Amino acid sequence: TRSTRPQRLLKAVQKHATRGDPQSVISAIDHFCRHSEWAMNIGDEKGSILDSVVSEVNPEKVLELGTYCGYSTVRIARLLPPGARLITLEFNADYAAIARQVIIWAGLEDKVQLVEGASEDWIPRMKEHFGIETFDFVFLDHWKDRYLPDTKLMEDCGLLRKGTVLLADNVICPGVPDYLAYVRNSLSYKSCYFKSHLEYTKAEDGLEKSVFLG
Ligand SMILES: O=C(NCc1cccc(CNc2ccc3[nH]ncc3c2)c1)c1cc(-c2ccc(F)cc2)cc(O)c1O
Ligand SMILES: [Mg+2]
Repeated sequence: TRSTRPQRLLKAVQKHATRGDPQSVISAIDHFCRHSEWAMNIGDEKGSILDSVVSEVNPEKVLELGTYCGYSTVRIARLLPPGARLITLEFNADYAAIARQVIIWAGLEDKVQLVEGASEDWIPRMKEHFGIETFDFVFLDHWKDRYLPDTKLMEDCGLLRKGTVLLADNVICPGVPDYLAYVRNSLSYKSCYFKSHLEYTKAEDGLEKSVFLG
C-alpha cells in the first residue's frame, strides 16, 4: 500500500541529511516540506523563534507535547547542554515510530525520551515514573483543545515552578483561543506573543511564550 507522508519525510531525511548532524536533519525536513509535501512541523521561521527562546532559557528539563516526526524535538535537543533531558509525548504510534528514527538520525537519542501515549495519562506520572520534580521549559504542539486542560493539569501536578517557560505553537492557526485567554488573563502568567507565519506558508500564525509566576 502507499507510503504515508511521515514515512516519505523520514526517507528524505535518510537520503539528504548526514547522520549525527541535527542541522542537516532540520534542513532536509524543511526542504521536503517546502518543495515536496507540506507537513505540520513548526518549520524554519517559527523554529528560529523556538531556538531563541530555548537558548535564552537554557533548560535542564524539557517537556514537549506532540512529537509528530520529531522536527521540533531535534531543534530543541540540539541546543540542550550535556546532561539536560527532553521528554516528548506522542499519542499517534505511527508518528512516534517515524520520530524515533529521525531523532536517531540526528544523533540525539541520548538526550531525548519519546513516550507513546496521551498527555492526560502521562502528565500525572512524570514525578514517579521519570523522577521529574518540575520542568524548566514546556513546548505545546499537540491537539489544540488539549493545550488548556493540560496546562491546568501541569499546574495541579506541581510540574511548573516560578520561571517555568511555556511556549505554544499555532496560537493563531489553527488557533487555541481558550488557552490564549487563560495565559493572557491569569495573574499566574506573564505572556507575550511572537508573530510569525504558519509553517511553509504566508498565512499568519505565531507562538505564545508564557512564564509561570508561581
Ligand atoms: O493540529 C496540529 N497538531 C497536533 C496534532 C494533529 C494531528 C495529530 C496529532 C497527534 N499527536 C498527539 C495528539 C495528542 C497528544 N497528547 N499528548 C501528546 C499528543 C500528541 C497531533 C497542527 C495543525 C496544523 C495545521 C493543519 C492544517 C492547516 F490547514 C493549518 C494548520 C499546524 C500545526 O503546526 C499543528 O501543530
Ligand atoms: Mg504545530
